Amino acid sequence: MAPHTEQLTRPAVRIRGLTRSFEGRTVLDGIDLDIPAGQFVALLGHSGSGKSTLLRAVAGLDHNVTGSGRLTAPERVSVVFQDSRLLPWRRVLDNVLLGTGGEEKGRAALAEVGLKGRERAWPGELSGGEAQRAALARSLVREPELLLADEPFGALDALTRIRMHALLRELWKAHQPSVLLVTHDVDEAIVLADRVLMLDQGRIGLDLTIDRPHPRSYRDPLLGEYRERLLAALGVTEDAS
Ligand SMILES: Nc1ncnc2c1ncn2[C@@H]1O[C@H](COP(=O)(O)OP(=O)(O)OP(=O)(O)O)[C@@H](O)[C@H]1O
Repeated sequence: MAPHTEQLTRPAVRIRGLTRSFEGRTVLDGIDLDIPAGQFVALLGHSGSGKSTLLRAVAGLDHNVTGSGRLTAPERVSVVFQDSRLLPWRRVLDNVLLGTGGEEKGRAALAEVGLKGRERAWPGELSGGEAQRAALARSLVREPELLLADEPFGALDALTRIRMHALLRELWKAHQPSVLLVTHDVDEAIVLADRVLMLDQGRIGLDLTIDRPHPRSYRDPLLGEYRERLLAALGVTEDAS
């Protein structure tokens, strides 16, 4: 078996019967999900459908919640959010290195995300896109087996977002973590992910494999078929007239 195929047979995330409720309202209603090691998964769903709740559960960030179920995740997990969460009083390289050693690794990670030369900048001197690049470098330096990303490009302009898509895919190819990317954006999901999940009424309503080679173009007509299926599942119908 080729090493990559072998890697894909070992689940990195295993979720069984996961439930979460807030104030008596069930948000996750018995989720079962396996994410194989190295798989790039996007999670779509209406606002309030529970995407972040699921991500927080996998990240182990949901202390004191009401819920049940079994969940296993790798030891090395990195999380990236919509805002970079860089500490403003530390320079970019120090932010990347927080809690880890190895300055060389930090410099290499910054070079990988296109921020070579900005090591001594303050976070306040970075653009939104640069700050997200720094956040990705900070996540990479920990060599995560699983990267959890909650709308990481949601606050960026369209062009920067497209550049960040290419960067994230390159980083995934180089490091091969499993990825769970929460997004509102159907196009982002189908261009980046190899599998797209739709959260609906507390469950995985749709589990779609996107069987197209990378790099993908937004204009690929075959991606259009996936787009329509996902938009229909979200209840969005396109008026052709
Ligand atoms: N800590 C909390 N306390 C109370 N309610 C919560 C809490 N966390 C989430 N919820 C509720 O659970 C539901 C799901 O929230 P969640 O943030 O997971 O949805 P989402 O799909 O990520 O939404 P969005 O796309 O708008 O970010 C929402 O109704 C939210 O108000």
